[in-house]
Amino acid sequence: MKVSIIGATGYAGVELLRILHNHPEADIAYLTSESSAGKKISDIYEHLRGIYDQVLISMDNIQQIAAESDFLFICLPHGHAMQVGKTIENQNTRIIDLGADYRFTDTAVYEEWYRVKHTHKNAARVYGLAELHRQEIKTAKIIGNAGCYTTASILALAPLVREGLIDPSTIIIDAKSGVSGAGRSAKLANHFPELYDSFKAYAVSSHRHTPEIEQELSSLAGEHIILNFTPHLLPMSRGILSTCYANLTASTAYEKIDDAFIKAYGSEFFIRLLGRGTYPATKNVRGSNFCDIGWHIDERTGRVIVLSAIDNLVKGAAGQAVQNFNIACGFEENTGLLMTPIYP
Ligand SMILES: NC(=O)C1=CN([C@@H]2O[C@H](COP(=O)(O)OP(=O)(O)OC[C@H]3O[C@@H](n4cnc5c(N)ncnc54)[C@H](OP(=O)(O)O)[C@@H]3O)[C@@H](O)[C@H]2O)C=CC1
Ligand SMILES: CC(=O)N[C@@H](CCC(=O)OP(=O)(O)O)C(=O)O
Repeated sequence: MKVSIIGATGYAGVELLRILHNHPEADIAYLTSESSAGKKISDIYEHLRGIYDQVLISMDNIQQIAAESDFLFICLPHGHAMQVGKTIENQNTRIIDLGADYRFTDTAVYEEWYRVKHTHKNAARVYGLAELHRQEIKTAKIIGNAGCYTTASILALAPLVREGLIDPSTIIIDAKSGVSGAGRSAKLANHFPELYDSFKAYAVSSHRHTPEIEQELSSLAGEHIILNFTPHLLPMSRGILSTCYANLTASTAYEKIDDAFIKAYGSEFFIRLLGRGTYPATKNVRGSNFCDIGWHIDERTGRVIVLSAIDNLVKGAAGQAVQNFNIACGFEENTGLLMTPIYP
């Protein structure tokens, strides 16, 4: 398959390059950058010297790039992918967008939370979380790859919501991310003295991943769910830990919780169930496409606490995109994704 990475100079794009380089079925056609067109990718990321010295091009001629690619992986800030999608809508090239433009079934929700007008409203698309939407991903032309916090949080809660084991109106998600989640461009909050040796919440009750989690859990519950989601910035480069709380419904026997996770994920390659009383750590998934999930039932409060860990750049972005690519092409789902976590 010929694939091009649109926005190859960002953290998500360069992680995709790392994975696709080892993918036996993918050949890189083009890598794009607007600010560094004409330079080699290895001029920007020196660790790639001698491995990947391909010259970056602008996406000015996106139709030509698409004509020579079976898939475009779009790694641009939100608002751009829908313009690309619209421009090439009459071409056969399939799109995997790592941003948010194609994640929402109701584009009015996107417009409300992202404060951007949606310019490709009628495009058929699927939410790119393989463990929930594998069937539709197989044939979709446009895949809206799931977000990073959302992947960790939805995977943690989906089995319990689907089986009606928790009261969805009581869900609280407390999530923490490494700073690569904010992308490569300089921002004051990510400046070393601001970040190092400190820990803080941001976008409390207003983070744009809230409606994405609500969308997917609502569809499983068959009712509209609203929930609390609070993200935090951690002084580390990669990793997300999501701690999710909810009240058990009155009749829930504790074994049903264990059974729900096994039923949902027992045969999922990329989900490692740690079980009751064992808790995930970002270090155990770093650099890999795994999502580790552990849980605890608090008999005193009648609540379940589910914890999940992913690498935001892999299962939260580039690895998930390649997992979706594999499904869309009919390859083994873990092709190119068999890397072990980097420890320590
Ligand atoms: N970082 C993460 O953990 C995750 C990121 N994502 C999503 O992936 C996408 C990329 O994120 P990330 O790699 O972190 O971001 P970065 O800021 O690291 O990279 C952004 C990329 O977009 C390009 N770009 C920026 N502005 C424009 C523009 N106006 N027109 C065209 N290209 C532009 C940059 O290219 P250049 O400057 O070279 O022109 C660069 O290649 C985003 O939508 C993000 O939400 C999703 C999940 C996780
Ligand atoms: C730490 C940090 O800043 N994280 C980003 C979310 C990561 C991201 O890129 O968002 P998507 O997964 O939706 O693409 C944020 O809070 O905006």
